[in-house]
Amino acid sequence: MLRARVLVRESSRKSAGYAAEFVLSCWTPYSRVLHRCYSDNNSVKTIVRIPQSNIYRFGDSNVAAPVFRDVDWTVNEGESWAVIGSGSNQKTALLRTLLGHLRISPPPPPPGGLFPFLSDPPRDPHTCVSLVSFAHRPHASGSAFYDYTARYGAVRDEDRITLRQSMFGEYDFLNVQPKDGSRNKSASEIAQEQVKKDIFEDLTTRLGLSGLLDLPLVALSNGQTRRARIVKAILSQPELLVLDEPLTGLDFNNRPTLLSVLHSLHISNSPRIIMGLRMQDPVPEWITHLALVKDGKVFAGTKDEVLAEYAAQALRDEEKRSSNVSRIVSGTDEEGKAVVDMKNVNVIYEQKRKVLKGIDWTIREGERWHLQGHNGSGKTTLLSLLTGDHPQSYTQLGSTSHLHLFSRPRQRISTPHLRSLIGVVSPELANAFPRRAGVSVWEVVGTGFDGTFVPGGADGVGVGLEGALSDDVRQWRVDRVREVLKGLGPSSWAHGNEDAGINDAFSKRDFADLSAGEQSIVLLMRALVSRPQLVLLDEVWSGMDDAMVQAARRYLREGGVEHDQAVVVISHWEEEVPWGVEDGLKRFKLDNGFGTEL
Ligand SMILES: Nc1ncnc2c1ncn2[C@@H]1O[C@H](COP(=O)(O)OP(=O)(O)OP(=O)(O)O)[C@@H](O)[C@H]1O
Repeated sequence: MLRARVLVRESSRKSAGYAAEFVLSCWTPYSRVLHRCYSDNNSVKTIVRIPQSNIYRFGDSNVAAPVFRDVDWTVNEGESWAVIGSGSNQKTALLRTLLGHLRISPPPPPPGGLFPFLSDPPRDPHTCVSLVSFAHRPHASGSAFYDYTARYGAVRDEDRITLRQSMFGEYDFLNVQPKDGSRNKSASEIAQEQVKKDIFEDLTTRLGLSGLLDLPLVALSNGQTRRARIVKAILSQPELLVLDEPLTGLDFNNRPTLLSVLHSLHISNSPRIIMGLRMQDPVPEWITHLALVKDGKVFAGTKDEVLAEYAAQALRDEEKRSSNVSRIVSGTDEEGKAVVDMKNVNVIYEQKRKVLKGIDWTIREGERWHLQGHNGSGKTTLLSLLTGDHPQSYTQLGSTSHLHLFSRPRQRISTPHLRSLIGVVSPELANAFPRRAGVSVWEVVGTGFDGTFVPGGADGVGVGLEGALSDDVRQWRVDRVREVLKGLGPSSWAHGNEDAGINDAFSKRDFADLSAGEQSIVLLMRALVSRPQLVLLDEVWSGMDDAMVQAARRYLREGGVEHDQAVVVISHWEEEVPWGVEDGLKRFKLDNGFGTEL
C-alpha cells in the first residue's frame, strides 16, 4: 500500500536527518527541578500495562464488538513509544484509552493498574497523565458557526486576547495578571516560579514562539497554535504526556525542532512522551517501540519488528491491488483561462507586519497546484485572498498590483458569488462548520452549491443566489449530490459494504454523529458537489482512515474533478497530493511571505 511504502521509505530516509538535528547538549533536564508527581523509586518501572484485554466503548457490554481485541501492551521506563494507525480513529481510540475514555476488560490488575509507575507513592492519573490532541473535533461544542475569518481583518476587541494571556495567563511569573499581589511569596514558591519561567522561556524560544506571545491568539497560524498548546501542556507538569499527531500541520523546519524538544523531555522523564503518528509521518529516530493499530488489533513491539511486519503485509496488499490509475491532467500545451491572477499582491498588518510580499501567481483552469510553505509563511492568508474572505482582497489595486478572480477584479465579484464558484476544504472550515442535531449528510453536502453553512431549499440543495431554482437546476443539483455520494460515500471505503444502499443510508445520518474522518470526507463532497471552477484542498485528509484516503485520492484522480477545474492542494507532505509532477502538477512555494513557482 502506498502509505506503508511511504512510511518505511520516509522513516529510513529521514532518520539520518533527524539524528543530525538533535541538539541535546545545552538541555537542562527538567526532572532535576520539577517533582510534583515524581517518584524516588529507581528500579525499572512499568509505565503502562494492558494485559491481554479487550477494549470497549463505555456503555458497551462485553458481548458488544470491542474496539480492540486481545491487546497486550506494556510500556517500560526507558522505552520510547509511538502509536501509529492506518485509521486516525483507531489510533486516537488507543491513546484515549490511556486517559480512561474507553473501558479495558478485564481491567489491568491492582496494585499497579493501568499505570504501575503511579502506584508508589500512589498518585492520581487525572493530574499526572495529559493528552494533547490535534485531530479535528468530531463533535462541536455548539451548533453555531463561528467566524474563522476574524483573524484576517481588524482584530475585534473580543479577539484581542493575546497568546500570552490566553494560554499562559494563569502564570504569575509572566506578570499577566498577578494573582496574589498582596501576599509575599515564600522562597520555595519563588524558586518554583523561576524554574517554570526558565522552562517557558526555553521552550518558547526553541519552538519559535517568543516573537508571537503578544499577538492576538486569532492571528496565529495553525502550526504556531499547535506548538503553543504543547508548551502549555508541558508547563502543567504531567508525568506522562500523550500527544496525538503532534507533527500534523507542522512544516519541515519545525518538525525536527519539535521532535528534538520532545526527545529531550522524554529522556529526562519530565514528562515521558507517548506520541500518536499518522501512517505517513516519519517515525523519529529516537522512537524505539511502536504500537501499530490496524483492523481492531494492536501490534506492539520494537520499531524494527513492527515496521518489518507492516511492510511485508503492505507488499502483500499491494500485489493484490490493480494500480491502473489514469492520468487526469491532459498533456496539452494549450493554456486554460486564468481562474486566479495575482500581480504584486501584499498583505500587511498593524505595525507593518508584512505577511505576503509581492505575490505573482496565475492559476489556470485544468491546472493542479501544490501550495507549499513553512508554518506561518502565509498559505492560509493567501487562500483567504482567493476565497475573498480577507478584507485586503479588496485593496490589491493600483497600476502595479491586482487580484483578479474568474477574470474579474476581486472588487467586482460579490462574496456570495465567489463562494459558489470555489469549493474549499480547510482545517478552519472543518472546525467552524456547525454540527447541529438533525442536519443530515445530504444537507451538509447540499450547502456546497451556494457555499453556505446552513441547509436550504426543499430538496436540501440550496436556493441559489437568486433565492429560487428552476426545476432543471434543482434536478441537476440533486443528481450531483447522488454522484458525489456514489464516488465518496461508504460504498467506496467501507470494506465489505459495496452495496449502493449504504450511501443512501449514510446520506440520511446526522452529520454531527459522524466520526472525524467521515465528517472530513463529507466536507470534501461538499467542496466538489457544485463542480466549482476552483477547488482549494487544505489538509484535506485530516482524520480520514487509510481506506477513505485511498478512495478520495482515486476519486480526485479519476473524474472527481474535471479537466476544466483548477485544484490547489495545501499540504506539508508531498505524498499527500493526489497528483505528481509526472501528471503535470505545478508547485508554488511561500517563503517568509515571498512566493515562487518551483
Ligand atoms: N491579524 C494578524 N495580525 C498579525 N499577524 C497575523 C495576523 N493574521 C495572521 N498573522 C501572521 O501571518 C503569518 C501567516 O499566517 P498563515 O496562517 O497564513 O500561515 P500558514 O502558512 O497558513 O501557516 P500554517 O502552516 O501553520 O497553517 C503568521 O506569522 C501569522 O502569525
